[in-house]
Amino acid sequence: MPSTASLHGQVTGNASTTNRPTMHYGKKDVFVYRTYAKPLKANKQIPESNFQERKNVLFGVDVQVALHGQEFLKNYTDGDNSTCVATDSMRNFIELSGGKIEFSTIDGFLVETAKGFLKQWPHIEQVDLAGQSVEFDDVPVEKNGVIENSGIMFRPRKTERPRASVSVRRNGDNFEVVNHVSGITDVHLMKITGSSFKDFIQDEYTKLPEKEDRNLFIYVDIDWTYNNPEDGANLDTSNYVPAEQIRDIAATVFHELNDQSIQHLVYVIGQRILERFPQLKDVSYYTNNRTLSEVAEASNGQGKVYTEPTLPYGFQAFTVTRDDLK
Ligand SMILES: O=c1[nH]c(=O)c2[nH]c(=O)[nH]c2[nH]1
Repeated sequence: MPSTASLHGQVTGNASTTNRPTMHYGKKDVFVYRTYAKPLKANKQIPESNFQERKNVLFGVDVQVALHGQEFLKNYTDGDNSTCVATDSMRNFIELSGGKIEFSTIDGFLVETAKGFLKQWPHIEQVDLAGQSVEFDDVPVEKNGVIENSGIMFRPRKTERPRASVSVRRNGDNFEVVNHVSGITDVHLMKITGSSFKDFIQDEYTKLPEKEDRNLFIYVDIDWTYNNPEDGANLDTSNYVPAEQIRDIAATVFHELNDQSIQHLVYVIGQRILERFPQLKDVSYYTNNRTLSEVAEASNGQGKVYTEPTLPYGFQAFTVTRDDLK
């Protein structure tokens, strides 16, 4: 089984270079902040999005690394550290890589950094890297009587963080990208009308009332893979799909669709994404249902009062593939 740099920013699995189910080690939460990284431009305009460019004036990424290779076995079995790359060195390598590579995406940064590891330490067989963006918004300020984005001052954003995970393996003298997933985490969308949930199984366990119209509040993680992993994992981004356009498709479809459930909604969003971007192979979701609990009708009849939903929350996980377009 090839190793998988899995979704949700976790690096797991094992390289096929060993029969042992698990042997890898590394470092997590290596933060790299790079100013004036290369801007990322949209390769095409789509009806659902006005995204043109990610300026990357301040690019932040939270990286996790794991190394694989038979040469690390003696670190465990013999207490022999002669092949051990200290996890502190891994951290330093990743941080310095932020200044050596001219990247515009997390994916490109991770792939080039992974190749750098394989070059620097020839006994490493495979490198898994996962990164989640640390997002900043340019802060509007007054400049000569008008409100404009500062350009040099930013405020952190906690949701809607693009992410990527890659595994790069040594193959003779070459480095091969054996796994690549791009994504965006924590897209939080709340629609106050135009969603229903009814006709589900009614039996002695059913307490939930059927709703012809409900508010629907979802936390969504979306991940996608490319038909040709090079398209997403290259420093050349001419076939790259920006996470912002995926996010905007999700919002537009959610707005338009009279959805019957979260399951129905994510299916239609996935179809739209695959229609817009033929270079993508599939789209996967992890959704969390945060639909607000209804407290009362407003006394003027125009509106409702809600409060936070109570635990536990429902979730859905689903992959839409090209077969779903037929
Ligand atoms: O969109 C939904 N899907 C479900 O499967 C479900 N189950 C539930 O209690 N509420 C909802 N909402």
